[in-house]
Amino acid sequence: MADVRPNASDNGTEITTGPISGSRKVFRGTESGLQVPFRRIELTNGEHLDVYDTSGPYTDENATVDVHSGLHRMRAGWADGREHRTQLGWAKAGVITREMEYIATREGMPPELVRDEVASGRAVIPANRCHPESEPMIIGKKFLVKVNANIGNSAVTSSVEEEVEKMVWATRWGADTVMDLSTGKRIHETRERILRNSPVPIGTVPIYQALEKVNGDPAALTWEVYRDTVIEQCEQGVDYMTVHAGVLLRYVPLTANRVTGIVSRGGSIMAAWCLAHHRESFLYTHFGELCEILRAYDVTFSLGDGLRPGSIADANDRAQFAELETLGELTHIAREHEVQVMIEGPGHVPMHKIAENVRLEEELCGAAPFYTLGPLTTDIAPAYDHITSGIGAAMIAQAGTAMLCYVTPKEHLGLPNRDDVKTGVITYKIAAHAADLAKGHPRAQEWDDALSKARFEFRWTDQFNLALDPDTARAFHDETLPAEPAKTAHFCSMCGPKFCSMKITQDIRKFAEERGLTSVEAIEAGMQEKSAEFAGTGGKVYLPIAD
Ligand SMILES: C[C@H]1O[C@@H](n2cnc3c(N)ncnc32)[C@H](O)[C@@H]1O
Ligand SMILES: Cc1ncc(COP(=O)(O)O)c(N)n1
Ligand code: MET
Ligand code: SF4
Ligand SMILES: [Zn+2]
Repeated sequence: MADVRPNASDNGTEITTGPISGSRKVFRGTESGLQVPFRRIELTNGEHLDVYDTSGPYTDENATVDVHSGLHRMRAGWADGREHRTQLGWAKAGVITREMEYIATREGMPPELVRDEVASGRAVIPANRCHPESEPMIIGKKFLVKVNANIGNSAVTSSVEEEVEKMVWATRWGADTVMDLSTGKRIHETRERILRNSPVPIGTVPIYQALEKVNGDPAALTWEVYRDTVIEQCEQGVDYMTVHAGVLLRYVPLTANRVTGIVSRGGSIMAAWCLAHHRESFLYTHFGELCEILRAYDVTFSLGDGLRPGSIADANDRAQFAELETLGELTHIAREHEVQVMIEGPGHVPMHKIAENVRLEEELCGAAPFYTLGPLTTDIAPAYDHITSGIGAAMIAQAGTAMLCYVTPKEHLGLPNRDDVKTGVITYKIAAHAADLAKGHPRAQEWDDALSKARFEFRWTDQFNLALDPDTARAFHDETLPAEPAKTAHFCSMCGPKFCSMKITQDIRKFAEERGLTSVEAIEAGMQEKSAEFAGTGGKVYLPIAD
């Protein structure tokens, strides 16, 4: 088993490094020689499986990581000698950028398809040129479904070091992007440490820090404070920003009779500002200027759903869909500025109302990638909302959502810790992969088939190592059968040796093979044997018990 080497930081919080059990990092070269990482799972039968790898150098045995100096600035210089343009701008000009080339290898798709999806706005590549540490990735419905993990401190709890470790931990288990939603102390410094050490794109909600700058009073916010905060974050390297520009003054009354009102933080802040001044949102009135700022850095818009439903009762109501219409209008404005856009979605939605969300989003927002929070499919299970929302996430991803924002077991109850982050990420990797399978992604099933085969052949170590969470899979097995010989045993403690159905199946196949029969013939041969036996006993169904 691979060792996990803790890398101590200032205050003793450890940064997790070392390969995931049973795998190692390998690189595949692109046409122009870019090195794209994969996680290679080595199997005991001599085969191996390479899977998508979000974890950066932290899982590379041959890399040294120092959280004080930050990650290697891989993309520094990639845009040298070129005029500043966004990925959307290049794609529309017919140019395949290095980011697109890298992504094509990463996704196993043709570079021209990557370019075309970006050009049409159906996919985005969040890659601020001030975040050269990040490994290029794409968000779009034709590609693998992605997962975002939310982290960040609050006024109540957490430190910079803990948040950096949450980022490393989330990407270790497969988070494709991370949002720093800090609202507590040292917001700038926390984000700086996360950015310099993150191999994945980082998203933020700038209005949170702007509110902090005006001491938490929404009415005191101004366009100028907001604009300067956005520029500060662009300079730091934030790759995508949630902007709740669809919360219009006239939509606020539509939430009056809701069961849970406005549950979006950004949405509630903007609604409070609009009402306090009885003016249209400055995010809406200054949207063009905002586009110009984001364009200069190639920061992607994540148009926020400030009026998303926060309960089953409020799903798909007028407030929610009125805002979505405005997000559609803003999408087209951003695209005219060649700024990339994705659209944030709900929230809390019962299963029968999920598909309508995707249909409307695609229709109103020019098929911009949809990025949804779950949705939670019922409100009755606080402490299990990774599951209530994992169900909705799988469904909405199958319907075409490109990125799923995880929900952890702590949702509605408190700030998630490191363990909650892992539970949230693994839950959402399941939803995302289940959707990849359902959508017929050409290579998704390889992984399932490799695991199924290992399971049927009782290659226990391979079954663990192929798992999304190898450590937990192994620990669960070993709880009852820890001895080494059990790693090749033809049963586990669920059914035991005599009732293991897969073992019995293998016996059937062996029986057939020994007689040179196909399985169906074997069953018939077996039945004939049995019926001869039956006839031999005088055709009685119940036999007298011998004494
Ligand atoms: C919009 C989503 O963001 C989550 N959220 C808000 N702040 C944080 C944080 N600091 N850490 C993790 N998740 C957060 C909410 O719980 C909601 O699910
Ligand atoms: C998918 C997703 N992630 C994050 C947020 C921001 O949070 P909030 O809207 O509460 O400010 C959001 N609206 N949607
Ligand atoms: N649970 C809320 C939602 O559904 C978010 C709470 S923290 C802003 O969006
Ligand atoms: S999660 Fe907690 S702090 Fe956030 S909106 Fe809900 S009750 Fe308020
Ligand atoms: Zn909620």
